[in-house]
Amino acid sequence: MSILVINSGSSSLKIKIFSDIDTPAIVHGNLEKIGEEHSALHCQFAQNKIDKQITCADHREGLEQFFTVLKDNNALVDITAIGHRVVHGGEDFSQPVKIDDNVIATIEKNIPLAPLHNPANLKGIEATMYMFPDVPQVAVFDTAFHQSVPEHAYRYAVPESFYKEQKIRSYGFHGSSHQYVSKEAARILQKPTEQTNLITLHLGNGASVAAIKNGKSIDTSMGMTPLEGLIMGTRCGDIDPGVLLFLLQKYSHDELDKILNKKSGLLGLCGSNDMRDIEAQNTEQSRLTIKMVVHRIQKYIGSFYAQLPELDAVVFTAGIGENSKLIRKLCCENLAHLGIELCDEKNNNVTCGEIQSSQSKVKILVIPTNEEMEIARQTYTLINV
Ligand SMILES: Nc1ncnc2c1ncn2[C@@H]1O[C@H](COP(=O)(O)OP(=O)(O)O)[C@@H](O)[C@H]1O
Ligand SMILES: CC(=O)OP(=O)(O)O
Ligand SMILES: [Mg+2]
Repeated sequence: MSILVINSGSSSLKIKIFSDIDTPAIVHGNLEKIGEEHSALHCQFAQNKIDKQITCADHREGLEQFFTVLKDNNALVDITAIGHRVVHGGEDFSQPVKIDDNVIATIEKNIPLAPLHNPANLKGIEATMYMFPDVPQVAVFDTAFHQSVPEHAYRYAVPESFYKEQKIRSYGFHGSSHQYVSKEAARILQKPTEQTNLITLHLGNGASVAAIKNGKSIDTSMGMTPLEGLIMGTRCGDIDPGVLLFLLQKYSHDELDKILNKKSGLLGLCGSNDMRDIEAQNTEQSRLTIKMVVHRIQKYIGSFYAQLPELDAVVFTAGIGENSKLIRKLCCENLAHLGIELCDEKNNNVTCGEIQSSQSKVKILVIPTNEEMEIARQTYTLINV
């Protein structure tokens, strides 16, 4: 058995090949900073490692270069199934599905809801359909894990017909990541997943928080689109809708879309969408930006804590959550009255596991996400290879 998984994020492309659904990938590759002047491609094979700077304007070019490297290393032989991350499934998909023409058309229909993601996901699907016409392909949706969110949490207070006729509601994203780290957290805490209560912080270029009650998502910070919630690499997150009405007097719909999705967030405030750069800047503006980012995260921690009967752990994951000691420290600062207390030494040294102090009531965990393994598991279950 050999499952190829393709995960197109807003700024990155991750490819893994699994020979078993519960053991680490035998090939893993990551292409970062797509669309910037230099993109970094890393690929790890059993006997060989490739790290190189490339230029690639978009996800299609990125995929082409990736596949060349994989072919050159004989990694694309005997692929039995392919799993694709697809960001927006709307109300059309609450489970993984085998990809056919109808599924592709529905993913296309949902492009306006995830303009940074669904087109890139479709590029991946098109490329592998062409290369592997006889291999079964599965779409695993970011939105699926949040289908357990109750209606009072996913509805917006707009006229009823907007929901009934246009399905205007919150969907939530990063589902495979929140699901994967929830299961890992339960394993670390030695509790059954269905008895575990968590706040999972997926802090990557796109970022979202989820409240997990008894292993199920009951609320999440992203909404109808991946624009709501936290301050992100290039997205503004929560904003008074009145600001948009005000700006629409000056900017067209398309201009405003670009401003809020691609030119805001860390990039809009500090000129880079990469938290590493913001931390290194160490200017008044970068310090303000970090305070804004952390303030927003803490707002969600408080709000989601209030919805849980008790809290077993706060989980940090994705690019920033896994790597930024500073952001983890600041996010946990002044939360001792909520029973959340970080241990500085563990925070500085642990790359996977517990980082709370001995008196903290709530556990604090760093768990590297593995959306691809979750996608491989769901692909395997559906195809039963
Ligand atoms: N060492 C680090 N310190 C701070 N931030 C980091 C570090 N490494 C990665 N990041 C952040 O993680 C982001 C990428 O996260 P990732 O989850 O891979 O993104 P994507 O949303 O594209 O899947 C980068 O843009 C950067 O902001
Ligand atoms: C939904 C989303 O924001 O995904 P990513 O973080 O991969 O851009
Ligand atoms: Mg991602």
